[in-house]
Amino acid sequence: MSELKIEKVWKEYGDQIVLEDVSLTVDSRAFVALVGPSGCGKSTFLRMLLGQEQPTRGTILLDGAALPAEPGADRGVVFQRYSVFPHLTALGNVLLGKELAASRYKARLFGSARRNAIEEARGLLAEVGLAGAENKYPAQLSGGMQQRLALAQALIMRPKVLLLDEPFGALDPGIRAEIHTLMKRLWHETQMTVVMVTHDMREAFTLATRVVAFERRRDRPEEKERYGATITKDISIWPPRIAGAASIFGPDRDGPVSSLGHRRDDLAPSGDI
Ligand SMILES: Nc1ncnc2c1ncn2[C@@H]1O[C@H](COP(=O)(O)OP(=O)(O)OP(=O)(O)O)[C@@H](O)[C@H]1O
Repeated sequence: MSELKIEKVWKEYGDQIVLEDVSLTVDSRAFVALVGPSGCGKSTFLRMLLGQEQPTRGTILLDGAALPAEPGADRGVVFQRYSVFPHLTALGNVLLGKELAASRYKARLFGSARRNAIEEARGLLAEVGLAGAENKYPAQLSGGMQQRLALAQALIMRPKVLLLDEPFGALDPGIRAEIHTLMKRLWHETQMTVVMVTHDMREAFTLATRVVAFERRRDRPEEKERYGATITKDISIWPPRIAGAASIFGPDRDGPVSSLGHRRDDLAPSGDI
């Protein structure tokens, strides 16, 4: 389970109202894309889901419990840049979360725990297409490889919720298409719920189960600070994409298993998508 419930959330910075009265329920294992004009508060909203920012008013629940007031292992995050640490190798970057979880100050694992973590990290690097790059530093990797690394780094903690802030925005179109395929596979194969901010509508409609648009309802320049953005559109993708289930579109456009790609009865009914 990894359901997010956002209830009547407001966010203000001083006199500026950034978000007003935002309510949204994100089903477990959904993939929600957040879109909207620049500066409307999408990243702020994502940072609140991460626990880096607190709502001024309202509540955010993860599986019915109030979200802790700081980032935690149940929420992974990938930003457009700078998600990985430049002074650590690819393997070191993926291991770091485990090491910090084991010992917050020394950030080291020992003995069999370390061996197991290394094996898991190598497996994940292979999963994201980085086998052989374990000992490279981020500066030695292309932009696409760094974002794959950032995904592996987030995934090793098996987050309930993966938060993506324009993670593929800086990549060339070809590389971006490749990483979209990877992202879809990871979403199908893991249990996580994904919330992704993107400027790219095509990306939103390619990956998400649901596209949610933020906008200011009143946008007169003199009122910019007084009215925040809220959800103005909420579009469920049709035909529905369901984590772990093949698409009714063939061949294998969305689904994880091509041989199941054409059957309508593969689609289990699910929540509000
Ligand atoms: N820590 C902060 N302190 C003060 N104001 C902030 C802070 N963080 C964000 N803001 C303001 O909140 C508004 C929304 O910013 P945010 O980055 O969330 O928008 P966005 O929709 O993600 O924009 P973009 O699409 O351009 O990345 C902006 O006016 C920004 O200046």
